Amino acid sequence: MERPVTEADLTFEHVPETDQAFENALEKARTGERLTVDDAIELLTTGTDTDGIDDARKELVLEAADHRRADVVGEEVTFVANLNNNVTTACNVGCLFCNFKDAAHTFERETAVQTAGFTKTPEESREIVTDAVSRGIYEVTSVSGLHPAFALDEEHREILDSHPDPKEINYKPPERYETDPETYAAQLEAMSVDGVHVHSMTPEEAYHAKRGTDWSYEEVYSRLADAGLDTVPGTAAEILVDEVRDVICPGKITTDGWLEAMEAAATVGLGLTATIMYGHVENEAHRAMHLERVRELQERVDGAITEFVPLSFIHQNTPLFEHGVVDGGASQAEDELMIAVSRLFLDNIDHIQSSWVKYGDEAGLKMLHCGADDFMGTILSEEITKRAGGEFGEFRSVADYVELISSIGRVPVERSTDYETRRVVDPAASSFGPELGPKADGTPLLAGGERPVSADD
Ligand SMILES: C[S@@+](CC[C@H](N)C(=O)[O-])C[C@H]1O[C@@H](n2cnc3c(N)ncnc32)[C@H](O)[C@@H]1O
Ligand SMILES: Nc1c(NC[C@H](O)[C@H](O)[C@H](O)CO)[nH]c(=O)[nH]c1=O
Ligand SMILES: N[C@@H](Cc1ccc(O)cc1)C(=O)O
Ligand code: SF4
Repeated sequence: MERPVTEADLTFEHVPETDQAFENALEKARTGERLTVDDAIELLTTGTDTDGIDDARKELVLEAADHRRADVVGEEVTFVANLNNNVTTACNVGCLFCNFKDAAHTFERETAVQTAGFTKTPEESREIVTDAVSRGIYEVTSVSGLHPAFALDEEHREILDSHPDPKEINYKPPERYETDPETYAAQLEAMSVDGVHVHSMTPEEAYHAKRGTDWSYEEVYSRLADAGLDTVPGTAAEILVDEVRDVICPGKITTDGWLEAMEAAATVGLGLTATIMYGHVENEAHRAMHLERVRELQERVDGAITEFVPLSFIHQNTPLFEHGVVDGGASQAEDELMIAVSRLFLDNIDHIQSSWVKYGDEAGLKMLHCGADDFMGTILSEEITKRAGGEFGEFRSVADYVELISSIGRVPVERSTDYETRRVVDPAASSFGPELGPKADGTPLLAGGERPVSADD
């Protein structure tokens, strides 16, 4: 039997070697001079002249990033009152870092196996969003598996139904499945309750929504915008270097494909976020190259990217870990440096998000001293990290946010998705709830003793 590939076997063209000195890179970071990829590598590694992370040097990088954060956005820490409503876990793309997915055949009517996943109809999505909006949320984030029956809209359905080789384009008609997710357009329309902001359709999902057609990403995103899409989550980015994608997500679109989709979304007027999913097989050169690609994209889209979100790889239940390709995720020191160098390198993106889902509360708060200024959202439901083995839950209340953010001497601010609408929360108030939503009246999202919604229930 062949031994599975391990991290030690991987030979990459790009490795963390530079002609730059750590001290020079740090000086540029402090004075605000634009950093190069080599500078970023020096900062992420705390110097390629030594092995491992040097604690004293790390502190200097974190300090420079914390100063930059204070200069750019001040002392406010933002959060959004949102809901995650992921439509389906059915997916055959096979990314090796992902345990959110369930093999699509397990969702079929004629199957002996009972699927461990879920698919929601548009009616079910609407019910879930309606309940959350009535509680006070004003953003719904929806990212899903690439269900083979999904079509963009009715016209796309006709094209898919008459395709000569549906298998080749990853299409099976909805009749084959126990539950019909219908179309992306129907889901977006269903989720557009009372003007809630719909944050959905990653570049990978947009690719799925155009399969079997010659439609451009602009055509796709403009149809999706007509159906109710407001902004696009820049996940599916993973590491924007193809030699890494070839290892962790060979079935996904390429770096160029991802960039093309994001640019098209911005062209039709949609706002964007951007992410990096790090801490698996990649090295610091890849992280630095990723940052450069995002910074260049932000120039091309004229500032449409509102925030950058470093997503630390959750390893426990994933194929990469189970097959011994990696032996864990990023260390806390690597997490801190990833946040700090994102702040220092991305001089054209104002907001850096600390994800409590990935880091937990304690480390998540620490990130707010390393360059981050946003602490994510209330989300009410979480499946991606939970299924990968993450342990930090799926809900934070406005009261949790106020307590956590105040505990480190910063100012809690409720924000809209695009950061344009903001409300400073008074920590002395007697109770806390969202106030920016169409139905938000300041009462808590959940009543005492209530549990957040969960797809497992
Ligand atoms: C699960 S996918 C859902 C949307 C869609 N299927 C796609 O790939 O774009 C959304 C993102 O979750 C993140 N993710 C998945 N598994 C993860 C893990 N084990 N640790 C950290 N992030 C993960 C990845 O960055 C991925 O792009
Ligand atoms: N970092 C994570 C996020 N971030 C997205 C936010 O919740 C929000 O949608 C965005 O800031 C736009 O306002 N969401 C997750 O579900 N998991 C994360 O780890
Ligand atoms: N859903 C992603 C996180 C995410 C979603 C939307 C964003 O805009 C950014 C990040 C995850 O849990 O990994
Ligand atoms: S990351 Fe997205 S595309 Fe990849 S397997 Fe998971 S759900 Fe499917």
